[in-house]
Amino acid sequence: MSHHGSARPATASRSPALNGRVRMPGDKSISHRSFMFGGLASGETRITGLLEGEDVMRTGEAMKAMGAAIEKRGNEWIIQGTGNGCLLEPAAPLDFGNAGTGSRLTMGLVGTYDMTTTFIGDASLSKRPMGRVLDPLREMGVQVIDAAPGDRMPLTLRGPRQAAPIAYRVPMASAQVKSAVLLAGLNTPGVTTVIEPVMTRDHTEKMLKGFGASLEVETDRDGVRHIRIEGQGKLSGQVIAVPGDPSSAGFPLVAALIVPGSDIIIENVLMNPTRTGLIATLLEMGASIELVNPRNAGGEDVADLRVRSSELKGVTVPAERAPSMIDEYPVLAVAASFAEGETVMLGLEELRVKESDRLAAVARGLAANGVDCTEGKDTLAVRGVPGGKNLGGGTVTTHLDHRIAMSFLVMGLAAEKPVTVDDQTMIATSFPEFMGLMTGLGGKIGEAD
Ligand SMILES: O=C(O)C1=C[C@@H](OP(=O)(O)O)[C@@H](O)[C@H](O)C1
Ligand SMILES: C=C(OP(=O)(O)O)C(=O)O
Repeated sequence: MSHHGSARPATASRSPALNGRVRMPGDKSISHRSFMFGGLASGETRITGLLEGEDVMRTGEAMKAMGAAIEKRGNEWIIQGTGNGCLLEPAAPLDFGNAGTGSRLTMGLVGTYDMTTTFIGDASLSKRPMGRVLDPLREMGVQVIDAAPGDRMPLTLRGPRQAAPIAYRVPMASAQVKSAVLLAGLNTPGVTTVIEPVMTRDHTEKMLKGFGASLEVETDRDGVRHIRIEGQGKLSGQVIAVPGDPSSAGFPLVAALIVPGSDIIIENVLMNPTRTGLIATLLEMGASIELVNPRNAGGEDVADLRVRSSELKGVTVPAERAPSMIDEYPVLAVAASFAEGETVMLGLEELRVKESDRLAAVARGLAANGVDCTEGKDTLAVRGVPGGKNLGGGTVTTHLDHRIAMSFLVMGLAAEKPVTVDDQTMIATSFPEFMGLMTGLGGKIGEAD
């Protein structure tokens, strides 16, 4: 797969009312897991609606390198899995590009195998902390035979001398860490337990059960989840329809709210309650978001959203809500820039270890575009300007972060002056359709000159 050569800036400018219908591409979290679990299961898995973003394609390449057969026929992805316990040692380092999810979940998946696996990634991924996954894997006996300082990639794992199941309390709100431990448990004899004090997205639990893993979840009196998985069971191929990505939906959603006169429909949005914090917050801010045709598809709630431009008001977003909207804070900060009064976001410590330090990147981008904001250690306060008067005119440094790029392009659609981002190439990691979809609604976004 190609590495990105040079940065391509893009500019968004104040746009007429957005109108029309857009359909969301597949959810990134579910797409990664579909390739992984399908590649691991016995027999055939068929996937429709898969997100064909670069991050997910890297996961597909990794599964192929370990013995899965993956091909696209028509609009279906067809996988012949290896069978649980039967992954093969890859001949070359696994290159996960920009993807935290792909790399961290795969470390769990392969760590307990009796083989040597090397993980590499781009400049952004190579800065991100991997100790959060390596620590529990070490407890399970996995050998980290090489890693860059601070437990970073490139790193090399070798299987345990003796594998041991563990009970692990996840110390930060992270679905990636939870998932890595559960996946390591898949290939470990006995019962591996993950204790999750704060619930994060539950796609791993739901999907592993769907593939036939023996997994149970119990929530105790204090709301703490205990997830138990029995190792070395059989997984069977499944038919999966991937619902649309609510994190991607956040971009047209906020755009329609802040561009006056807009009225759009966003089709096929996953409404799993571990993912809907942005919608809850925007509703509290006074957003007009209507759920049209709510339905269940493949065990997940899905709906279409009708969104009309709205006069937003600042709110305080509680820390407990962070896991259900962790990737949506950059675009929420943009919505807050057009709201009346102050929006205060709490409990943002995890934003510092995403594709960029998102808290710093958002605060700098807002400041560069005339938005009054305060960055705290794990908080952000934004004082908005309804109508966007005097906002914009700045260039935003994206630091290889797709969500920073998309969020500030959305800002440019409603700000008085255009907003430029220094690079748009990373958008293809999670939402390759973004530019076409936004311009199709009437948004003025193009190459910067
Ligand atoms: O499990 C997943 O699919 C994801 C978990 C989250 O990361 P953390 O586990 O680091 O919070 C999220 O930010 C990421 O985009 C996808
Ligand atoms: C944090 C993200 O992804 P990842 O951790 O998979 O790189 C994201 O998509 O916003």
